[in-house]
Amino acid sequence: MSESVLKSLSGPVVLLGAGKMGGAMLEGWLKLGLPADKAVVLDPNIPAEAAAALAARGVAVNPALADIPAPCVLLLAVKPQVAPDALPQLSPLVGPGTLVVSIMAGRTLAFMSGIFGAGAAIVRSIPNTPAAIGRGVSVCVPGPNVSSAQRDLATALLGAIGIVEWIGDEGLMDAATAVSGSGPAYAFLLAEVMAEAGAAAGLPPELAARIARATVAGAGALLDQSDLPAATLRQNVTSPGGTTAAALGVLMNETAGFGPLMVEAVAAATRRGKELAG
Ligand SMILES: NC(=O)C1=CN([C@@H]2O[C@H](COP(=O)(O)OP(=O)(O)OC[C@H]3O[C@@H](n4cnc5c(N)ncnc54)[C@H](OP(=O)(O)O)[C@@H]3O)[C@@H](O)[C@H]2O)C=CC1
Ligand SMILES: O=C(O)[C@@H]1CCC=N1
Repeated sequence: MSESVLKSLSGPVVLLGAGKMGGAMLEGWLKLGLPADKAVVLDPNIPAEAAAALAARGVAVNPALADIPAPCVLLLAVKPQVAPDALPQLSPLVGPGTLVVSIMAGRTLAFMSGIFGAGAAIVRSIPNTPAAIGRGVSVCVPGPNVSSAQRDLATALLGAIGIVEWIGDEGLMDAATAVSGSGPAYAFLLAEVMAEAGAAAGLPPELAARIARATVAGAGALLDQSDLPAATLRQNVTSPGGTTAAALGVLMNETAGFGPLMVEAVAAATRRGKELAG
């Protein structure tokens, strides 16, 4: 489904902001068959080398706005803080056939329809960086003017980089951002602190880093491939009276363990999302 939708778009997909997320998404679309001449990148700060590489593949990089045909999709992938300056100039591009997809943390549907008009079809979504290897998670909420064909289109675009979850309540987006949008950072931090703890326990630091990284990656792959709940996979490691039980006694402490700490971390990220709403 994704491939045929991406190959038969009537107008271009315009990407505003070709950074880490926007760039990963563009690669996913091109891989899945979006014709390069249907992709337009707008990013005044794109490094010259990256711009040349995209142009060589047929992607239009920073054309004059007046030269861009009516877009099928306008993907907003700039930082939320630059949105008030960067978005209004794009308003003339947004016509009745344009789906606006935002991946900006915090920025609300109301903020975007304030710029693109109350009739604009807008999807607010939050992807994550495993998108770079096609293993992203995107949580999306549709605005009121999004047709079912446009919802399919958004599913195809975001499905090109991983799984897509739709929600109906925009009020949940900041919490979703705190879990799946920011979540990869928590997993990477786990690899970092396990390596540091291994070094503190006497392992050569480079060996500690290697085995910590491979362990987090392997556990993630097992979680992915197994049908068992995470709790069962954890229990399968935990021999009664053994080493894991000793560690989990610390990590699962009811007041100072991972659980309450993660609740605090997700609450902090959720609060920040609300602040970024502007
Ligand atoms: N990184 C992540 O894990 C996730 C990010 N997001 C969201 O994605 C968006 C982008 O994040 P991320 O990719 O990490 O950030 P990046 O900074 O990597 O990407 C943003 C890009 O936009 C460029 N830019 C700055 N100003 C403009 C402008 N006026 N017009 C066009 N492009 C401009 C930036 O250039 P320069 O850097 O030189 O300023 C940069 O290349 C954010 O809104 C973020 O909330 C959502 C989910 C996950
Ligand atoms: O840190 C951020 O604000 C963005 C949104 C989710 C992941 N990165």
